[in-house]
Amino acid sequence: MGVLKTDDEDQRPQTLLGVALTLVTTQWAAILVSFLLLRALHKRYASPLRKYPGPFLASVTRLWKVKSAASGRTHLDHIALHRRYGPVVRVAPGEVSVSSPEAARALLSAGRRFFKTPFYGVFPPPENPDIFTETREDVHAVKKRVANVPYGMAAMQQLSPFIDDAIELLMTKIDEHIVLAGGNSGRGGVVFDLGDYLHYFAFDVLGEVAFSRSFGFLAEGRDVDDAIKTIDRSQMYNGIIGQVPELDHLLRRNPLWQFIPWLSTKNALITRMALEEMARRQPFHKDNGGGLLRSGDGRQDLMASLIQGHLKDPEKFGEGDVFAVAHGAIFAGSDSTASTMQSFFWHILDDRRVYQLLVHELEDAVRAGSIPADGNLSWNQSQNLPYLQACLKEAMRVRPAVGLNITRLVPPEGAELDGHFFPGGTSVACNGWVLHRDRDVFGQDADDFRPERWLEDEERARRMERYMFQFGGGSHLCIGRNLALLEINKVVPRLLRDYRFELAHPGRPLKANASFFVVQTGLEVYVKKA
Ligand code: HEM
Repeated sequence: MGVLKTDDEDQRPQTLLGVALTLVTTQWAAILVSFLLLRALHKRYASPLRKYPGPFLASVTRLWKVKSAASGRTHLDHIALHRRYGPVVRVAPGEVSVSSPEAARALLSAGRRFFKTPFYGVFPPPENPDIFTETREDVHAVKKRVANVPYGMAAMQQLSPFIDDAIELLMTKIDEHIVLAGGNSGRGGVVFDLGDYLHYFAFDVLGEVAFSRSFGFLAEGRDVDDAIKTIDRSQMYNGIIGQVPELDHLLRRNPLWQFIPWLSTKNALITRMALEEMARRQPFHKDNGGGLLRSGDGRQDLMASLIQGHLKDPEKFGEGDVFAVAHGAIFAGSDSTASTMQSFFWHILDDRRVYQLLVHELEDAVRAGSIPADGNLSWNQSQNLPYLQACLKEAMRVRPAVGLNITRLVPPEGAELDGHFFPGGTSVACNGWVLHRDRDVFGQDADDFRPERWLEDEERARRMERYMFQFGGGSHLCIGRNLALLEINKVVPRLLRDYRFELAHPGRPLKANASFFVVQTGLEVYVKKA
């Protein structure tokens, strides 16, 4: 039964607050929608970035970026965006993407004070950032100075034996596979997932280089403990939530997060092994040489070099940094190197003309004695294979391993890039997949994989080299590029010299999912011994 109101109650004059409360309680949905609409319109039209074109959704909310990252197609989205809207595109209310390689060089160059955005802070561990995730530029510079020593090419050459061991294991696995699958018979050999094995190889090399321990992926021929899958899931999270970094506090940095085991990387094989290795080498002390070095043959790994860096200046490079930098190397260096090798193989096998030229270059080099007829090649021997080098550069150009944008913040006073003035605090993004398709720099056929472009004209090749961003640039240039290139330059010619390959599914593109790196699958080949 309803409550009867008296005449007195109906006639009582309402206060302003009362009116407001009644409105909010009865019309809350309409008010919320109006508020969001006004906020969106304000973001779109009151911003100094309003003059830049782009998708409508992107100008009013960061959801467009989230959607693009979640689709795993950011690299392709950005190629399409710039084709449609031109050289500067608004990709979020406070962010533009630039397609000009000249603008990207300025954006990434050291000294221009375009610092990393909070995107990077989402990558774990937030409590002890490594060189990749550290957004405080001064702290980053100190850490990078220490870590630069073990990552230099000279130090990397000393790590060559680790790579050689992993190559031998990879070859053994391919040989076993050929025998198990019925020998060297059949059409072009037996079907083999070369992509998976290159992935295992890249991870195992990093385990050896960083901690003198193999993760065992090659030996077992599988993703042990789903460790690679766990890293890739975590990278997907970083890529998506990194677009709205505040959300990380509600999600992964939320104490409840640890109860969702498949999302936590804390117990993942790679982290477990890194922690064990740290514990085994403690206490860190300069007289504890035996503990720092690999037991037995005395080869010095990355962790040992980082411990030495720590001992020289414990204030600036703490114990936590030793762990963070060695552990971070696995995350930054494995999917990236694997993706680069997969792109290389897919492109050269997709174009039989290119493949035949490569095989002939290697055969000629063996005949001329400039590379050995068996065993591994050295860095220098690989550098003397110009067509191989051109194919590698072309693969890194057309399908660079980083698929998400590299973003930087404009310094508070604002800055000009390629003739555009951006106010302080604007995020400016660039994407290697877009930059490397610039027709002015790379030619009208920039979309095509054509290694010859690197060999036609030395001056043009130098200019193209200047605008390659596969390893980033400036003060954040990839610290692991020497290692990655050494590894690739050793394993790729060895495989090409000792086996013959054919795509198992000609014309079928690789499946590519851009989390931060472009994680690729589907590189199945026929393989037989050369
Ligand atoms: C072919 C393989 C690789 C590619 C294509 C690659 C690509 C890149 C790119 C584009 C960046 C810049 C990212 C940015 O500014 O947002 C970067 C940074 C970085 N890379 Fe690599 N990388 C590779 C291999 C490696 C390896 C093997 C390691 C370690 C062992 C490594 C460790 C790092 C680190 C620590 C950074 C951060 C550098 C800084 O901010 O100062 N990378 N890498």
